[in-house]
Amino acid sequence: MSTATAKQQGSGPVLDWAAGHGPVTGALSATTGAFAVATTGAATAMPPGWALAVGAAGALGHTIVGLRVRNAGRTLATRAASWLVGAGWTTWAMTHGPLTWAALGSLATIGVGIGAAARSTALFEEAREEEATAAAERQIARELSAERRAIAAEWVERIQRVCGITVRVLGVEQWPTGAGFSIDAELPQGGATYAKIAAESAKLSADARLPHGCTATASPGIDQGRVIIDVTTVNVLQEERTYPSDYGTLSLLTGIPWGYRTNAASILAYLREQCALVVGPTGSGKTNMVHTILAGFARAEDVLTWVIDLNAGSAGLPWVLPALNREIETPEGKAVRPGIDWLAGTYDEAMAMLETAVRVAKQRKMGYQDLLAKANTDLLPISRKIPQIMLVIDEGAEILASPDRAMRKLAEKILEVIRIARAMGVRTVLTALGATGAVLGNLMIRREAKVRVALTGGETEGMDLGKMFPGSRGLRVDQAPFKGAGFMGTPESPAALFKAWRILPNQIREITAATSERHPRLDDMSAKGAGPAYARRWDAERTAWMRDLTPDSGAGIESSAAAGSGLNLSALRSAPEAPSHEDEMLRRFRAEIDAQFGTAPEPTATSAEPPAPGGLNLSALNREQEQDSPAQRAALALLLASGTEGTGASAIARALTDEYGTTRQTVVRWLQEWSKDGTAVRIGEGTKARYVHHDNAPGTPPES
Ligand SMILES: Nc1ncnc2c1ncn2[C@@H]1O[C@H](COP(=O)(O)OP(=O)(O)OP(=O)(O)O)[C@@H](O)[C@H]1O
Repeated sequence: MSTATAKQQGSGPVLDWAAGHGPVTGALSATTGAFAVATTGAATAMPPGWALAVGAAGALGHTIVGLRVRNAGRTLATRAASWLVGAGWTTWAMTHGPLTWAALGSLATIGVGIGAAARSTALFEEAREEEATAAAERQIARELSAERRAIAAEWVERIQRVCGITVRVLGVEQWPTGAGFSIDAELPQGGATYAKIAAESAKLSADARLPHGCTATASPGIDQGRVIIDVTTVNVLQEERTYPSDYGTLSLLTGIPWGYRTNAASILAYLREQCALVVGPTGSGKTNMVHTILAGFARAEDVLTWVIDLNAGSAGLPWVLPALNREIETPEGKAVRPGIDWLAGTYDEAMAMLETAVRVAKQRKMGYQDLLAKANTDLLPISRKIPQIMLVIDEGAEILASPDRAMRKLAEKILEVIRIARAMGVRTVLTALGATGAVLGNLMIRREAKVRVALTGGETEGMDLGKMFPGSRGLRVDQAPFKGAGFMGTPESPAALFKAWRILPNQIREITAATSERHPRLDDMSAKGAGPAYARRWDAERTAWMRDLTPDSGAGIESSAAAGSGLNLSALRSAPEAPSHEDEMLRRFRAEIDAQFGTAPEPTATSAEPPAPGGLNLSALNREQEQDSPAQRAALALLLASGTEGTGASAIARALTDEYGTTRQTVVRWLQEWSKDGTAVRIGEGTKARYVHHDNAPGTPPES
């Protein structure tokens, strides 16, 4: 409200100048306001001079409000005039009495006159405002293009001075993120290449006085005579960005996002033919990066991820345990598949996995001859039906460099996979603590692993970016002094700054759940080659090591986060004599995998088993574990109690299922085992077959 209004409030009718008036209500406001003053004035015998004063105040009030809202000058004049006309009427009406027809009629006339004036003014104002907006836009465009022109001129001069090349700028595009701009320029004739500018990236950045973490990176333009120079002016690498919450389906063929560039755009890794090498010293955010990579693979519908981590499997465990422990399930309450397809945390398991990978590659090579011929390609067409196997080997580079004899064997296998399996859809992602000569000196790695990441996290030791990204001079470790940040280069995208998204345990669980149905199955042809080593990968004895972990070392993620978000490994440490939830989980998990792949012949593991209501089902556990189990002891007690009559698997299972969740198949297996070791004796045949405890046996020799 204006000062004029405030003044009026104390002494007379409230006139609201600030209220939004259209052409009609504006006139009404003026006329009714005037009428009100006239009637009030007459009733209170106000001297006519007051009305003139009110009119003047009204005019002044509107002018002030108008100025504040930047009305066109002409509108201001109309509004002020209407108040002055109204004031004139008020003066006349007060002297003659406002409630005469003449007075009212003349007031109406004035009102209509004001209304008409206001309407035409509104039209004019509208047009004028439109014109003003357009002019402002033109002005912004002019300023923008002036800014672009200034950028172009500045960079032509800079590139000339720093690189000795005179380019012609064809376009400057400001990024919508506001983090920088791209210059599209033509290289001069005479053999200049984009690489010459790319090599001077650091010098250009320094010359442009870019903030730390900002770069000027040159990449190939639309043809070889053009160059694109991306200049970042805001450091987005400094901030922590969490893994995008859209867990939509990805394909290996269209690229897997591994992080984002300085312009906040995602960077994709194309791994159909390439292997990858991720180097990051301790504390640089390497573990987090591995999880980001595993997240991308989990989201892909044509990738099966096999993880080797000899450091207690920590890289893969967060992708397995929540599923194994049944911490997460599908909305229908079904078990979810783990986010990775196989996890090797021991030397033997790693060896088995690598040998399997080699066998799969060989089997595919033989078995898919027809398919390759039909598709007229020597590259196996990877799809959901024939998935690619991505072997992620944490600290795999250290295995390659190890002088240890056993490790050398593993290293040979890793190199064999890399060497033979490209066409057949098995690729590797190796991580390394440092870009050692032993790794980058290896021809196979140099040739096959061109998707490269160097996480610097401010670490300068052992970071030879020149070796990691040959041909990309000018990359400096101190450009990315943030955890999870570093450089990434692929055959499609030259080495430049990037940052991995931060991924937390809750997101790993979310992704595991969201992608459970999406994971492909190993095609039959490959499964044939993979054999039992693959089919039995979730067997109790082979996953036993997962149960010997401590909560802190197991998760591979900060323990606080693990504790807070329920990555509870403590259950896994419970002694075999107190089998608990995880045993059941392991069983179901195994059953699920078996059901899906149909690869485990054991009669005990089937998907038909109903979920145990909080009880215990030991069917898939190995014998040592089962031996002391309360369920099995209870079964034995029932057998003994059945005397010479004996009992059957169904009866025992019925008695146990409520308390322990034990299924008939499990009891069948126990009975078979007890028959073998003489604890029980089978009597009768077919449907009459029963078992008696050997203490009650009628002298029949034990059956096998
Ligand atoms: N992309 C990222 N964005 C932000 N912060 C990150 C990122 N990656 C890692 N960090 C931070 O750095 C810390 C260490 O990360 P991480 O455990 O992945 O490192 P590391 O290199 O594997 O170290 P270590 O070998 O000691 O486990 C994390 O706890 C987190 O706080």
